[in-house]
Order: sequence, then structure tokens, then C-alpha cells
Amino acid sequence: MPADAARPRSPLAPLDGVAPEPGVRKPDPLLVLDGVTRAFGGLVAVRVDHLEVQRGAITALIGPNGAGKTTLFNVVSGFDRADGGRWSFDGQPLSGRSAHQMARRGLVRTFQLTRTLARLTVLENMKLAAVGQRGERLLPALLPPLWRGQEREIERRADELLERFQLARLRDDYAGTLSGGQRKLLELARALMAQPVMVLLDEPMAGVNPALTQSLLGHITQLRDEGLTVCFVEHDMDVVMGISDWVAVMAGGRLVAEGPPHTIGRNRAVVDAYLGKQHDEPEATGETGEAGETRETGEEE
Ligand SMILES: Nc1ncnc2c1ncn2[C@@H]1O[C@H](COP(=O)(O)OP(=O)(O)OP(=O)(O)O)[C@@H](O)[C@H]1O
Repeated sequence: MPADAARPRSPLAPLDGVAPEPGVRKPDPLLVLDGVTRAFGGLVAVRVDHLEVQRGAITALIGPNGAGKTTLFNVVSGFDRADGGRWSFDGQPLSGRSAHQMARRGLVRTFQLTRTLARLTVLENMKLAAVGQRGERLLPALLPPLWRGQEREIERRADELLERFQLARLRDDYAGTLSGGQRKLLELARALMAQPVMVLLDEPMAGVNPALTQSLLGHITQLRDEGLTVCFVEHDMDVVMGISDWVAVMAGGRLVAEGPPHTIGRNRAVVDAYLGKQHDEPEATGETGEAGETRETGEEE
């Protein structure tokens, strides 16, 4: 069980002064990736040379469609295999571990399309998340009394989380009757059943109405303030700017930029990633100023 899950956030801003450069070293990285690659046939979906995720921070992972964000989440969380590279979590080399093993170490992910089971109740979904993520299936057979104690503890934790996420009144409803937004809340609550140190959230706000988006944002920042490390994929830039401590940008499988949220919009590599490099080609190919200088591309403004 990760002991530091409820570690209070340092009042210092540890990312202040970290250079906004792709692959930059962080003062206290929890997750460190090196040379991670994943290809599908001829398409290299991910090729990240180096990425560090700062402990206790909210990091947004952004990039255009098909940039490789979900694939990177899948690989690191053990839901997919990498073709190459390695990564460590909390100083432990964990490349190639299964999703169960990663969850036991404290790294849990949620999915773009929620994975709640429609024909189970909200509470059953929560309990299953604890069992499934922690790989405790053998316990009931081997040690019934101990298991009953654990089950009570799991239910207590589930009820606590359902209360926190305003889902308590839906506890005994089938998950299939929940709205899209409520399912997103349940997905986040389920992830927390494993008492993770870090959560990877894949588009946690997608398809959620504005009121519920605000509620989810509040929950995510509260998790960070309680010491959890959060990395999330998001397309809505208002959300990214609103809650991120740091932003990492992918394009074509690569990490093309990193930095504090306010620097990202001004970064040329990010503009290129979203608009396509050709957006400034007319200026770059032969258009000269009075002094005869050709404007260069690819630089940060
Ligand atoms: N299982 C798969 N088989 C074949 N190609 C895949 C598979 N999964 C992803 N890809 C391809 O890999 C590339 C990266 O996809 P990925 O879903 O990781 O991007 P993304 O940045 O998460 O995109 P989005 O923001 O649209 O979700 C895309 O070209 C995608 O079509």
C-alpha cells in the first residue's frame, strides 16, 4: 500500500525555474521514461526519448489527434506493451509490468470511454475496482475470515469515495443508468479504490456538462493538494490552463514541448504541432525582409 498517498503538498512551487524544454529534468520525478517506443505495423505511434513527471504536480499531456497520448498511457500503465525503452516509477524500474502490477505499485489509469459495468451497481463497480486492481482474488478461497474483514474495509472506502464524489445516493443503482458525467465521476472514484500514488486520466472531462466539469476540476486539484500525482490527457485548453502545473506536448509520437501552462501557447513547436508545419511556409520559403533576411521556422517565439 503506498504510504505517501496522503502526503500534504509542499508549499514551495518545485517546478519554478525548470526550463521549458522537452525532456527537461525535474527536481523530484515520480515517473521517468526513456526511449519508449510503440509501433502498430509501420506506424510509430510513440517514440518518447525522455520524459519526467514531477511528483505531486498536475501534468497535462496534450497534442493533436493521433499524437500518441493514449498509446503512451496504455504502455506505461501496463495495458499495452512497448516495443522498446524503459521507465521507472518512484525509483523502481517497472518497464513491461502488467496493469495489476503497476496498480499495486500505485500507478492507476482511467479510460476515455469509461469502463464501468452497466449491469453491476455503483457500489459493486467500486468493490470490483479494489479487487481487480490489487489482484486479491485468491484471498476469499484461502482465508475467509480475513477476506470478510477486508471486504468490510473495501466497502467502507467505497462509501467514503462515493460520498466525496456525490454518488452516494446512486450507490445501489445500476451503473448503466448513470449519465455520462456521473460515469466519469465513478471512473475517477474507481481509480482511487486502489489508493494510488499517481493517476493517469484519459480525457476525464470529455463529454461532461460545464457544471460537472467544474466539479471534476475541483476533485482533481483536491487530489493534487492531498499529495497525489496527476497526469491527464485533455483537448480543452481552458481546462489545461486552469488546473495544470505543467504541460507536456506530443506530436507524431514524440514529446515536442514542455513547460508551465502560460508558456505553451507561445511555443513554436506547439503551434506547428496543432496547425501543421506548413502554416508558416510562405514566409519561410523565400520571403525576405528589406535587409534580405529569411525568417526562420521552428524556433520558440
Ligand atoms: N491498436 C492500434 N492499432 C493500430 N493503430 C493504432 C492503435 N492504437 C493507436 N493507433 C494509432 O496510433 C496513433 C496514436 O494514437 P493515440 O490514440 O495514441 O493518439 P492520441 O494522441 O491519444 O489521439 P486522440 O487525442 O485522438 O485520442 C494513431 O495514428 C492511431 O491511429
